[in-house]
Amino acid sequence: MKLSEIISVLPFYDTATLADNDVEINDIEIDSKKVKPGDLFVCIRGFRVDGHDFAAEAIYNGAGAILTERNLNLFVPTIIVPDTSRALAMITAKFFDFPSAKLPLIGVTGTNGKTTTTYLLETIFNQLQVKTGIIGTIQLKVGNETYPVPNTTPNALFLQKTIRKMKEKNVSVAIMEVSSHALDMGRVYGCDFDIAIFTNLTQDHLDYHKNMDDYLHAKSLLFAQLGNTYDNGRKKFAVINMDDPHYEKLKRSTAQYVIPYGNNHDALVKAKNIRLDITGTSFTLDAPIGNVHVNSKLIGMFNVYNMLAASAAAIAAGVPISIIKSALEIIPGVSGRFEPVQVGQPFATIVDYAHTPDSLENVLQTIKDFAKRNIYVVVGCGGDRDRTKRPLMAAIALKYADYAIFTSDNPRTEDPQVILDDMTQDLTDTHYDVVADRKQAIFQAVYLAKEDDIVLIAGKGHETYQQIGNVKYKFDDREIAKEAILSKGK
Ligand SMILES: CC(=O)N[C@H]1[C@@H](OP(=O)(O)OP(=O)(O)OC[C@H]2O[C@@H](n3ccc(=O)[nH]c3=O)[C@H](O)[C@@H]2O)O[C@H](CO)[C@@H](O)[C@@H]1O[C@H](C)C(=O)N[C@@H](C)C(=O)N[C@H](CCC(=O)O)C(=O)O
Ligand SMILES: Nc1ncnc2c1ncn2[C@@H]1O[C@H](COP(=O)(O)OP(=O)(O)OP(=O)(O)O)[C@@H](O)[C@H]1O
Ligand SMILES: N[C@H](CCC[C@H](N)C(=O)O)C(=O)O
Ligand SMILES: [Mg+2]
Repeated sequence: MKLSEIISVLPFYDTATLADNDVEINDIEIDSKKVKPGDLFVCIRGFRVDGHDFAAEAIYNGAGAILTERNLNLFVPTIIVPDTSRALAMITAKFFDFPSAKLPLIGVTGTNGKTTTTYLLETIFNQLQVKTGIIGTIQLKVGNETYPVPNTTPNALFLQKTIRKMKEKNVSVAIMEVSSHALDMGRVYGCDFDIAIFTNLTQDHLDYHKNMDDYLHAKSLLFAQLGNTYDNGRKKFAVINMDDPHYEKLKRSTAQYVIPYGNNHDALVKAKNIRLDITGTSFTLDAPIGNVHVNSKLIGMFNVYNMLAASAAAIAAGVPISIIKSALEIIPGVSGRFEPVQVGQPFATIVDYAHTPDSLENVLQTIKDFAKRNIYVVVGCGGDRDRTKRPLMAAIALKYADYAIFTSDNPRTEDPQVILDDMTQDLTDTHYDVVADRKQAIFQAVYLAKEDDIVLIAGKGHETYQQIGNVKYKFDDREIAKEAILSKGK
């Protein structure tokens, strides 16, 4: 595609050296190291480095043109825009021929429950024999093929390429998690969402967002964007949790039709006759298209909310309620979310991805409701992430558990002991131990557990690594828990 055609979607730009030098562009690239001859290199200001500093390298590697925020006086056609991140989203959408306009796209945002809701939706659409694609924390899925992802919500280039690939592979519905980082950085600007879902908002990411208002504002961008990207004539829906205190603000952020869900009797899609059990959950799904009774294998009230969110979105997409029921009944659970580790031991062991104060509280509350005896929790907090959640998570662990073992969860570039000190600094309760080595911590919890006790290993869920410094070491809570249980049995 000609450079002039690619940039035709940018309303204002300065063609520093374009003049008559319109060139053919083979691909778009944001990493100078990956540039191939004839690519358009887009300079992105990052958190570690500034892509503008790599423009010369990109040209050395063959870049045919560059998109920048300032004139770099390099001898290739140069387009100058005020914000290259936003421009990247627009030009990649154009370059890949607006893939999201051609494919129904569902976006899920909120602090907790995004991944779970996307997998519920996948199961619902698959019950209808509709091929789905998923972009999110665990992986990228195109039908049954899976690929690793760099982020929960990847950068605009990866995203547009991926949606295009989904379209080419006959995916009929794309479902993606939309993180607040992505919304704030404009990674999804250029995506035409048909349905936007909000799960909930509680504390997280205050290392990135200035305060909770800022965090909420980032989330609200998904709803502000709904229906504003392209006019393709499709109806748009905002599916919003009515029981969340931020409901009104989010509702006001969109001009599209709102489907409120929750326990509130004014909700359009709600759950009645809820029964929560350690083996599953049952409720009546009450919706404008009918009522059905659902017996789900998912555990905990928070999962009722996730099921309502997915059901409301599916209803908006025209899925019959009988299909929704059978999907909710069939799904065994989501990898690393309240996942039992059972190798014949007389106590329960659960691996869960709770890594925020609210999710930890939800999971522990759920466990407490069913616990016959002691609860042991193994939990840590991520390095280079929100420090203010650390003491809150430790206090929540001790509020519900009989004994906590605080440990490491991806310390990244921080000293693990500093993170543990942040967690434990305000504790007056002494029913805990600090064991920085996560494997040892899991072994200790498993060794302490007796018949009918419950061991919760929180924070890493599906993750298969422990990041220390900049190195990711192989580590899987589920494998380590199994190893600990088997070694105890000997
Ligand atoms: C803070 C943050 O979000 N950083 C993201 C950002 O990286 P960065 O700013 O460090 O990039 P950088 O390394 O400084 O590079 C800047 C630019 O220079 C370019 N460059 C760099 C080096 C070079 O030699 N040549 C070159 O051209 C890079 O390709 C890039 O375009 O851009 C990268 C590429 O898109 C992202 O992968 C990276 O996410 C990092 C890995 C991350 O951990 N992000 C987290 C905070 C995040 O986004 N999390 C949310 C999930 C939250 C949740 O679900 O709870 C998510 O959506 O994943
Ligand atoms: N609706 C919910 N409300 C509160 N907590 C939840 C909810 N759903 C799941 N959880 C808890 O949060 C954890 C993470 O769930 P999930 O992976 O679905 O969320 P997420 O929003 O995708 O998280 P992330 O931001 O890390 O991608 C679960 O393991 C569970 O402990
Ligand atoms: N999407 C979240 C995941 C956190 C998972 C937890 N294990 C950690 O490393 O803190 C983040 O990037 O903040
Ligand atoms: Mg997720």
